[in-house]
Amino acid sequence: MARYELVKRSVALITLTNPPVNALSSAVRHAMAKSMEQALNDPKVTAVVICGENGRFCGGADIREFAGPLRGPPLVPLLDAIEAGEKPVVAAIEGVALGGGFELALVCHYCIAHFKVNHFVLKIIKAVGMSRAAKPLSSRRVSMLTTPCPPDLDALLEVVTMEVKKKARGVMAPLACIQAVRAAATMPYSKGIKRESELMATLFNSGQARALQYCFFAQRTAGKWTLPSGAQWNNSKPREIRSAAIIGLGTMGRGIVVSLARVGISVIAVESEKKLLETGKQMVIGMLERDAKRRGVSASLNLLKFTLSLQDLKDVDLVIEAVFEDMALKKRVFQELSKVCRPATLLCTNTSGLDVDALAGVTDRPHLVVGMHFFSPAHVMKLLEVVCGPRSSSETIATAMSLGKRMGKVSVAVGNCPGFVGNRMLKPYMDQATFLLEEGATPEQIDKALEDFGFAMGVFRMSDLAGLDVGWRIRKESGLTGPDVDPKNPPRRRHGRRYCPIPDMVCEQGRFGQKTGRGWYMYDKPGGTNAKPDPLIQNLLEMYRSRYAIQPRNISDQEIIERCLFALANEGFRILEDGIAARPEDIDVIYLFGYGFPRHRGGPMFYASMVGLERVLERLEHYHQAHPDVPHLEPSPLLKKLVACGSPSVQTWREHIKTMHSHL
Ligand SMILES: CCCCCCCCCCCCC/C=C/C(=O)SCCNC(=O)CCNC(=O)[C@H](O)C(C)(C)COP(=O)(O)OP(=O)(O)OC[C@H]1O[C@@H](n2cnc3c(N)ncnc32)[C@H](O)[C@@H]1OP(=O)(O)O
Repeated sequence: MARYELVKRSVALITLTNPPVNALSSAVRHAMAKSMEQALNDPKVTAVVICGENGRFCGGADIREFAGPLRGPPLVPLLDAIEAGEKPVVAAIEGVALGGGFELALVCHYCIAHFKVNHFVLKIIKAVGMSRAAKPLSSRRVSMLTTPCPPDLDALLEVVTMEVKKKARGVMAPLACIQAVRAAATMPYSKGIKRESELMATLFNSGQARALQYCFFAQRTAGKWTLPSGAQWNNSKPREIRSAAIIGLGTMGRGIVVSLARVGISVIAVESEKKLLETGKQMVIGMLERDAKRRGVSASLNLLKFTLSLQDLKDVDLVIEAVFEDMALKKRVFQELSKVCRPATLLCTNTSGLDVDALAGVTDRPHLVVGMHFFSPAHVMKLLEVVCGPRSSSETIATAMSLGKRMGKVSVAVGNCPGFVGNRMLKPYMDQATFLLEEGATPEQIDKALEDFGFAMGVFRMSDLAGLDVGWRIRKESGLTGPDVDPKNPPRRRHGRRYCPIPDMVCEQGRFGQKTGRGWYMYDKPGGTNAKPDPLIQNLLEMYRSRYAIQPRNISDQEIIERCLFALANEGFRILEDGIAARPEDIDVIYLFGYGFPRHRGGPMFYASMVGLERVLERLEHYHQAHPDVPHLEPSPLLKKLVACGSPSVQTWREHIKTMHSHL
């Protein structure tokens, strides 16, 4: 946990040895305390060097230990002892020094960054010896330093506080940091540290801390996919991908090209018409150049090729189809790819919800077909849903997951069903929002409740940004609205269920969101982003309610949150039952990285567990009783089962899921 060596008979070298990141676990703290004591008591030792094994100084406190009671020696007295010691201590920092690891570096009397210790220890000793001769150790103790306090500190912190409140709505830690900075600037060291400890204790015991710790591990768990066959992340070898092709240079295709090229993969981009190809090409080049400028590297334009011919794809390792969301069109593309590409080429689809297996079925290689569902804009959004069809091979899945990781994405393996995980859950969430409109709420009230909860954007502002016409087209194609609807069908029901036609009415007025300057809100101009409540929407809602004799009622923020988020989580439980997601962590990661779910709430499934599953069940039963024609409000069997089992912690739900036909 910490190795102690005497170098050149006078320098104690203490190496943290707690792979993978040398976190300060109780065992490490214990070993460090012992080593420091040994070094300070050994008269031969004139200086101490602390470093970390395997190129990493220290990743901070061991987050895994936060869940239980504090064991082993506490960190702060250990740090105090290092700082107050009479022998110079050097932090030789390689790689990361985070959290408690950074504090450890700060209390050392000297810090040397980017050093391979084992190689440079003599130089360090020499440097320390020289500094020591020049300066007494007391001047090297951070606690003795005075912190400059700007005269306008209050005004400065006020501005920062406002900014933080806007950017990190409802998040406690950044505000506590500001208070800690104030303490550092205005109090003597001992009082400032005490204040910081108080702030830390408040945060440490908060639900937000638990949620953030959960998110950290959930993100890392999500990459560890498994299949019912026993194939999994650590026994399936991915193929190396050197070249790829993207079909379709719309918004999604362009983002995917950029994501691939900037990690060094050669990309052939295909469009069906010259004009579209030229426009796409210019956009991609512009995006890559801006991206490279921001990162201070040269744009990898030499990796790109643009073509109108699928024949050019015959030698690529992998193809990602990103054409219009139309099954017939996609099938034609996949049939064509089967003929053109060499037999070993992987064929991937960026569909956001269509049947991946149906596409696999039209190819000559269903085992090499997999969904790679990127989120828009694909070069910015971190989430990638890897959709495993029933015939996708483990090598194919491993390759898609590993390619996602290489592109800097958080990849989550999901099963094949309409909408997969993310978009399938979105439907009940958005349905509740529109039902609440019918019942008396306004778009701005619903959005404010969701934004106060922590979402960067409420559901209506988000829909305006994404464009309302996409959903409208899908509803028309599936016969929910438009000329195909039987005129005898009651206007607010479809297939025996409640249906809200307000989104269709908004689209019928040509209001498609930001791009048309009008949607659920009004904007200064087409493409504008400043959303203002629109009296026309208010009129539309009033007319609608009077047409259907709906008596509007006051709806509380609590009801908005409960109906939208409990319906969302309820669908998550069904997804777990259906074996479309392997674990609640996967669902939460999808919502954190793909849908802006506030991180300090942990994700929809973790949030449900924090609220209490019993309470979620009780509220869903209540709302379902009030709205029996909304099946999404009917509590899922898994939720009921978990409550019956005493509401176990989210990390153990998997043990309670007995899925006959798991996709994962
Ligand atoms: C008055 C007080 C009252 C309360 C008293 C409580 C006392 C508790 C102790 C007091 C602590 C004092 C204050 C200090 C606080 C902290 O230090 S909090 C922790 C701060 N550190 C971090 O947040 C770092 C988190 N880690 C990372 O950002 C990254 O992991 C990395 C270090 C940059 C490495 O990244 P990468 O190379 O991409 O690898 P990963 O895949 O992310 O990680 C590899 C595996 O390592 C595990 N891991 C990483 N960091 C930690 C950690 N700090 N603790 C435990 N485990 C860690 C990670 O889960 C991966 O594991 P596997 O998935 O199993 O491989």
